[in-house]
Amino acid sequence: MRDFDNWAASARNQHGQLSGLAGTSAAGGQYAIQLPQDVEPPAGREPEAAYAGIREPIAYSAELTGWPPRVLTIAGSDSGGGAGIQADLKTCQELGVFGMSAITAVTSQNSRGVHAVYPMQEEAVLSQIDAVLGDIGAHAVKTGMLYSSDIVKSVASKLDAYGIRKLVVDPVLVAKDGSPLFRRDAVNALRDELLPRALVATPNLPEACELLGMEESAIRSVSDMMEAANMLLRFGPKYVLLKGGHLEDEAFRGLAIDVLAGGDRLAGTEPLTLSGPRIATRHTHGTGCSTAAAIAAYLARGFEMEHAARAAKCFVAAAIARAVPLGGGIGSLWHAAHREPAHGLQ
Ligand SMILES: Nc1ncnc2c1ncn2[C@@H]1O[C@H](COP(=O)(O)OP(=O)(O)OP(=O)(O)O)[C@@H](O)[C@H]1O
Ligand SMILES: Cc1ncc(CO)c(N)n1
Repeated sequence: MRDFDNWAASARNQHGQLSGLAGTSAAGGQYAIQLPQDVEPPAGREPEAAYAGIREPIAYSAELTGWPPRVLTIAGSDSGGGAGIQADLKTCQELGVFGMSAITAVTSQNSRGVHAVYPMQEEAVLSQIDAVLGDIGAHAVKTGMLYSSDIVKSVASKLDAYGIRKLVVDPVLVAKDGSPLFRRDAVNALRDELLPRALVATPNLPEACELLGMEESAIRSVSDMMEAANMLLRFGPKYVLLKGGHLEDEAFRGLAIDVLAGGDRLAGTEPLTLSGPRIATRHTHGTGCSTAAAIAAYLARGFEMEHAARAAKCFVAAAIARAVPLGGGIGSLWHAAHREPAHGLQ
């Protein structure tokens, strides 16, 4: 449990007391989870100014004011309610952020898999973005399932037009059951058009391999993850959060490890590992979408990247621990779990 101890210690140093909960992980080790509400706003801010970071408008809108923080998610709809737009909006609401959406595709999906994908016309996607950013404005934007290279390219230039700086790109390619959520031509467009504009890209391991042109299971260890995260930085995002939900590294059994690379503070240093207990459940539908949405929500509230990534991991860990086993396949996260005094982890 050495790595998790480091994580817990660093969380303690950064935020003071770790007043979350303690328990025993799937591998039998001791752990504590830090509750998201224990996360303080960045140092130097008064308690009532927890949202201070959003006072400077970062997306063009004549009417953009500071409160409430707003996030636009540009993603696919999941009829089953666990991933995509539905996960993003639930996450935003739970984290005190006003969520808005531009739907790129409607999927007929449930816990067992994806039955059908109905992509929206490019024009319809752009019109939703214009409606939101031209009037309400957003402090951060998150992209998820964009489906085709046409949608990727036109979304990228639309975000340029609005001067979006806090852009979280979740390069969604496949659903948990392996069903494709993209047309093959979208991969190059994601890499060449969207990643260079991202403040942070949040691929999972198969998505990282696809973007890097590597064979699907090429990333097998935490050191492979570090190398891959650094390689992904070359495509232009300021940060890469490589999510390790799919990692099968015997040396880190019992832990769920992500790697954060990039940014000024991390430049020239090894990427950071963010690790927590691996919760023994198969009900993890929507973990990736919820992680990226939580990062966008915390960024909209003015958190720095490392702080946002750590807080998002805590929020998602609680939601996994209380996942709802609905349907006959892979159940979904319970986004309200972070409000409960104990997340069912004990
Ligand atoms: N069983 C688990 N226990 C604890 N944390 C987990 C578990 N599975 C995934 N995570 C964490 O959840 C976050 C999302 O990672 P993951 O790699 O599962 O994303 P994803 O594959 O994109 O998810 P999805 O495709 O379902 O949206 C990461 O922070 C990861 O470490
Ligand atoms: C719509 C949608 N977006 C993303 C994912 C990835 O989990 C999914 N399953 N469905």
